[in-house]
Amino acid sequence: MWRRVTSLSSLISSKRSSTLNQMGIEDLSAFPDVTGNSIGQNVVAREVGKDGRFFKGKTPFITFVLGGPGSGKGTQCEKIVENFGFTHLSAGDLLRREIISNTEYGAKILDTIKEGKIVPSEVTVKLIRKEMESSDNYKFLIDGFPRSEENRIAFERITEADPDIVLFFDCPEEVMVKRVLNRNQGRVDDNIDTIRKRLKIFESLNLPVVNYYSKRGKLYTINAVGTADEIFEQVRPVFAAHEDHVEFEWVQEAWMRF
Ligand SMILES: Nc1ncnc2c1ncn2[C@@H]1O[C@H](COP(=O)(O)OP(=O)(O)O)[C@@H](O)[C@H]1O
Ligand SMILES: Nc1ccn([C@@H]2O[C@H](COP(=O)(O)OP(=O)(O)O)[C@@H](O)[C@H]2O)c(=O)n1
Ligand SMILES: [Mg+2]
Repeated sequence: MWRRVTSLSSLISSKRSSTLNQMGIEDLSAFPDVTGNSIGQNVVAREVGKDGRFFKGKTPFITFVLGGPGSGKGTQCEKIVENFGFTHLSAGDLLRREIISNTEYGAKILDTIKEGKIVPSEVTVKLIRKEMESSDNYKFLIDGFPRSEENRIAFERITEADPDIVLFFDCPEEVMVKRVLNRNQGRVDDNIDTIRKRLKIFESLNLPVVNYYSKRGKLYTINAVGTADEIFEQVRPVFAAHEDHVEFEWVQEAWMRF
């Protein structure tokens, strides 16, 4: 059963261990009560299946896309969308959209991103969940998430869902730095100071997430060096192998509902 969440602040404990702050996770008390804003609204109780994976009566196929800044996550996601019909949800884009929309905590998100830190998981997860709920698709690429164990655990708790597969774009730091500095999208965090901070946070927080999914047999590590097309040739078979299975599950469910 989806839990009804009336206030984000009830989920966000203001008591955070100092370890989380040291790891670069912004103190949640920095984010005011967001009841009634775009995240607080639109959260409704829903039935989920026994395995917790039903979403509006359909089973989503969820792919988490991991990798450091500039490892090519967004670029490869575009190709997966074109070739396999997924909906691309970039956690960073959703957060940047909140900044532009000028909500009361947009400024806090901006500060966090400028510092290269991680936005409180509840905020990010609810943005992702809202997009999933309003989508007609059932195949999702969740790009740049989870960036930490805290992100991962919050997703499980709030959506009661698990990823089906996890891609990890493994890229040397010098390549990532070069790509980010050449990205040219006017991002506030694409400068050498913020990149250094982001890489530090990535190094300390990403490995436990990778290990977690590796142990569960869900991890696909992709060598992220090479041209975008060369890299996609490693990605393609991962989705091709799952495609029949995904389509079959979907048809089976639709048939059962009919
Ligand atoms: N394989 C590649 N070789 C060279 N440049 C790339 C490659 N993949 C992506 N890029 C470029 O590097 C920058 C970062 O890529 P992006 O997909 O935004 O990475 P991420 O989402 O992981 O930060 C972009 O300017 C993109 O065009
Ligand atoms: N799960 C996430 C994803 C992004 N973010 C924030 O958003 C920034 C940009 O994320 P992004 O995924 O767009 O960055 P890239 O890896 O694409 O360069 C991160 O450095 C974090 O500050 C976050 O806090 N939590
Ligand atoms: Mg990106």
